[in-house]
Parts: sequence; structure tokens; C-alpha cells
Amino acid sequence: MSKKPKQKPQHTATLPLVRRLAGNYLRPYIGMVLLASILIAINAGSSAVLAQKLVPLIDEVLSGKNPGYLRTFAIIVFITFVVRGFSGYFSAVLMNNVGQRLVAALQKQLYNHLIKADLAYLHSLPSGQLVSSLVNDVNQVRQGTAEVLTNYGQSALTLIFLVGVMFQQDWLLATISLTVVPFTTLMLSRMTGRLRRVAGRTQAALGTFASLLTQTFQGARHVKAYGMEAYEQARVATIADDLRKLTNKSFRVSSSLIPINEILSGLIFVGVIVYGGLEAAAGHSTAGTLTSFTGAFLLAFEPLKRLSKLQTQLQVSLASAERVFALLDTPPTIVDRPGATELAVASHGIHFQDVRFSYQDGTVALDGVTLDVPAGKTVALVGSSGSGKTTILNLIPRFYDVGGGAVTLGGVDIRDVTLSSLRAAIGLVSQETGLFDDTVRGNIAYGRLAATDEEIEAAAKAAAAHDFILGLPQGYDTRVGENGVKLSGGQRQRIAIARAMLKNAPVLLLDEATSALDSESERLVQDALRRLQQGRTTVVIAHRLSTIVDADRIYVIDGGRVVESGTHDELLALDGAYAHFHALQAGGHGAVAEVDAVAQGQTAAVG
Ligand SMILES: Nc1ncnc2c1ncn2[C@@H]1O[C@H](COP(=O)(O)OP(=O)(O)OP(=O)(O)O)[C@@H](O)[C@H]1O
Repeated sequence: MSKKPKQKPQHTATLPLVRRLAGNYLRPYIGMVLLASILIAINAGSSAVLAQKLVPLIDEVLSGKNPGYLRTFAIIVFITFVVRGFSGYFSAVLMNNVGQRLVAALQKQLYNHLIKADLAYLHSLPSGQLVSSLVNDVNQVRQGTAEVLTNYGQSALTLIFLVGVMFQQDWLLATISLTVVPFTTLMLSRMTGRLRRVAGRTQAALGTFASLLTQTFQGARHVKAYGMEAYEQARVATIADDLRKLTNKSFRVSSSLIPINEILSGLIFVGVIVYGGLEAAAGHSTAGTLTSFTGAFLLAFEPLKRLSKLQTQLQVSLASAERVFALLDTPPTIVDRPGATELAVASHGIHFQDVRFSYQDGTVALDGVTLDVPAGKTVALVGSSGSGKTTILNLIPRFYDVGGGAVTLGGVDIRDVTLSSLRAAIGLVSQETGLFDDTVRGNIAYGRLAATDEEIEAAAKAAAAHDFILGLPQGYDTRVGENGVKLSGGQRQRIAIARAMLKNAPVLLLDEATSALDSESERLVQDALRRLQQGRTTVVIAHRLSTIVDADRIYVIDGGRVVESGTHDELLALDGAYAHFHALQAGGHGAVAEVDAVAQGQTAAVG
């Protein structure tokens, strides 16, 4: 039976990656790079000068032929060290600066790209992984770029100059010494491939780690409530151990050259000393030449070691760059069409014409939906769980684009107007309130940062939030915690409503979450919502009977289709699906939220 060859993951070759990094991000700083390169050349040249000046030191001074040369030698050595010091400092500072600029540009570009990416794409990746790419991957690119820019050129040039000195002193010995190069290059190239693969896996594991941490800290309440601490500890321990193993492996791979390099170099060094010593003893060359040669040989060791270490860092950075570029290379599909205009319509009626939509995994969510939301009116969507209500809502601000048919706003296809003007016309209040760890004031003003304190307070008053806000420890300046964790459910809802009030958009999308609130909170939120709806074209996913009774029109959705529509009374008279829901509710807790549960054959009321 033939054995299947082990598939290795494909990687972009080193050169295209380096070219992309350098071409796109280094070009603006070419002047700084050139200046730093000149300094690096001076620095490298001074090492060679040192090695070269050993010849007259040995042959002229130590042999007693020209003792006066000692002073000149001392001055040259001192000046060389001063030049090395300053050129080393300034080139390092310049190159580091360029490296940091490159990375800041990459970080900004990646964030700008991700924040504009399609929602479907963002939802397909764990948020921890995105954070990890922005922090860990970009940081690896930062380290690699700074290191490579600062040390690569310098080490390579120093090596070249020193090899030059070796050839100048004894071309035969130099050639023998260089026999080590093809071996080392071969092993280095074998090592780099392995190293890149391990580095890629390490970065991926870091992403998984970040993702797991984000989820467990965000869901800390549930971890505790379900007693899952030990389970989560075990999961984190597994990833931490995986990371340890991967890092160890990477270290082992990168260090594998050390013994081989040392042994090869040792062999050559012994050969150089023996052959060189015999040549000098036989009078074919001088002691100075031999000392200068071995000096250059030994000095060349340091940049050689640094280059092989840099190779490790370079591969780790390139693995990260590959991951960053993979994110950057996924273009958003929900973008402004060429020639898209600003939304400028007199009325904001919404119309769905035979809209079809499937999610990326193929789930058909909407299967020919036609519905109308007249300008300034409220339309409620009712239906069992998974019937497609949220999907309908998500199509209006173009979180997703329709797969067939069209959605129009004020008679204009929403794909023909700019995304910014479309979204500026829409206010959204949903079950996830979208509160950030900012002050109450900052959260209300999110979406209209230029709002005055008076406007913010007026919005809070209209949302029945002003009084409770004043009762918070620092009033409007109280921080609400991540997802508004320091507030009650009703308070979070009212801040979200105040935010929509302040935005004052003509179209309002509501995904009611009042079913989770107690009756007092619910009344306050309902009142606030009613005020918010006034004069706006509103689409509401209804969970409460009161909303449905008030709605100008109700659409009953089932299996991604509209199965009934009309006013509350009309639908009751129709005695169809809606009347059935209503009857079930009337016997229950009076909330359409229970429709979801009941429709799925559950009898217990939700909330
Ligand atoms: N991101 C997604 N990827 C794949 N399928 C999805 C996604 N979101 C929703 N669906 C599927 O699309 C269908 C419609 O979902 P939708 O969220 O629109 O229903 P809903 O009526 O709002 O339900 P609920 O009242 O429970 O919120 C369901 O079958 C659901 O499983």
C-alpha cells in the first residue's frame, strides 16, 4: 500500500513577502533608510579597518622594525571605535524609527480594513483571533522589521568586508574558509521552512488562546453559574502547554545550527592555524598576515552568528506578516457602488421586493419576502424563532446584501446610495445594547460625538434615563463597564434608546428586548420606545403584545416568507397563524415573546 505523502501547508516564499513589506511600507522612508545604510556601511568598514591594521602592528611594531607605528596604530584603533560607536548608534536609531513607522502603518491599515470588513466575515472569525493578529502578529512584524533593518545590513556588510580582508591577506586560506558557506546555507534554508511553519502554528495558537480568554472572561457569569471553572482551566492549560511545546520546538529548530556551525568553523579554524602557521614558519607569509587573517576570521564569527539568529526572527515575522496579509487580502463586498450617491429622499418608506437571502453556510433565511413600511409608520414583524425576522432587519442597513430582489428606501435601491448616508438615516436599538466601557455620556453620544451636554441630557430625559443616570455615582460621567455590565438590563436598554434619540435618524430598527425586563422597567422602556418611534419609519421585531396592537401593519414571517399581513384586528379576523399566536398568548403571559417558545412546542413561558 503506498503511503500518502504528508501534506505541508503552503507558504508564500520569503522574497515576495519581504518585497511586499518593503515596497508598500518602507518606500515613504527611503531617505532615512539610505542615510542609515551609509552609516551601517561606515560601521561595517571600520571593523575591517581594525582587522587590516593588525598586519603592520605585528610586522612593524612587534617585530621591533618600526616601534613608532604603535602610536599611529593606537590612534587609528581609538578613532575606529569612536566611528563604530556613533555610526552604530545613529543607524540603529534611524532604522528602529523606520521599523516602528512601518508597523504603525500596518496596524492602522489592518484595523481600518477590519472595521470596514463585511459583518459576515467578521463573524466568521473569533474576535480574540482578530485582536491577536492586531497585537501579536503585528508585534512580531514590528520586532522582525526593526531587528532586520538594524542588524541585517550591518552584519552582512561587516561579514563581506571581513571576508574581503581575509582574501586580501591570503586568497587560498580565504577560499578554504568559505567552503563552510554552502553547507551552512543548505542547512539554513532547510531550517527556515520548518521555522516558518512552527511560527505560523504558534501565532495561530496565540489567536485561539486570545479567543478563549475573551470568551471566558466575557461569559464569566455563566462559567461560574454552571460550575465550569475546572473545564475552562483545563482548556487554557492545554493551549498554554501547546504554546510551550511550539515555542520549544521553534527554539530547538533555530538552535539546531549552533553545534554544526561551531564544529565546521572549528575544523576550518584549526586548518587555517596549522596551514597558516606552517606557511609563516617557512617564510612564505608573515606573522602579521596570519594574525590579520585569523583576526578577520574570528571577527567574522560574530556577524555570522547574528545573521543566523536574525534568520529565526525573520521567519517568525514573515509567518506573522503572512497572517496579516491574509486578513488584508480579503476585500469587503459590502461597499459603495461606483457612482453611489448620498441618500437624499423626501420620505423614508422601506420596500422589500421579492427579497431572497442565504447565509454563507447555505442556510436559506429569506425566500421571496415582499413587504412595505410606509414612511413614518410602524411595522411589526412576528414569527417563530428562526423564521427570518432578524435577517430582514439586518438587510436594511446593508449589514448583509440581498441575494435576490431589492430593498428600497424612499424608492431608491439601498445599494445605489453610499453606505455612510444610508446608515446615517438609520437608528438601531437591539437586544445587544452595544454599550462600551465608556461613560454614560460617551455611550449616549456614540454616533453623534459633537452633541452638546444639553442635547445628551434631553435624549436621556426622552428615554426615561435621566433620573437613574443622576443617581449613578458620577452621574453622566459614570463608566458603565464592558457591555454596560454595571447597569441593570432596563437601564442598558434606556441608554441605548437615548443613543438612538440623539442620533435622531428618520428610520428606526427595533429588536425589542423588553421580555427580559420586570414590569416597571418594561413600562419605562416601552414609554421611551413609543416616544422614539414618533414620526419615524419603524421596523420592530415584536416581542410584546402592546407593540403589535399599536403597529400600523404586522407581517407574520414563517420559514423566510411572509405568510400573513394586516393590522392586529384584521389578522385576528383572518383567524390564521397570527390569531393562533394570539390565542396562545392570551392564555399565557401576554407576551409575543412566548410565541417563539410556543411555536416550537414548548409550553413554559419565557422570562
Ligand atoms: N450568521 C448566520 N449564519 C448562518 N445562519 C444564520 C445566521 N444567522 C441566522 N441564521 C439562520 O437564518 C435563519 C433565520 O434567522 P433569524 O435570525 O433571521 O431568525 P429570527 O426570526 O430573527 O429568530 P429569533 O426570533 O430567534 O431571533 C435561521 O435558520 C438561522 O439559523
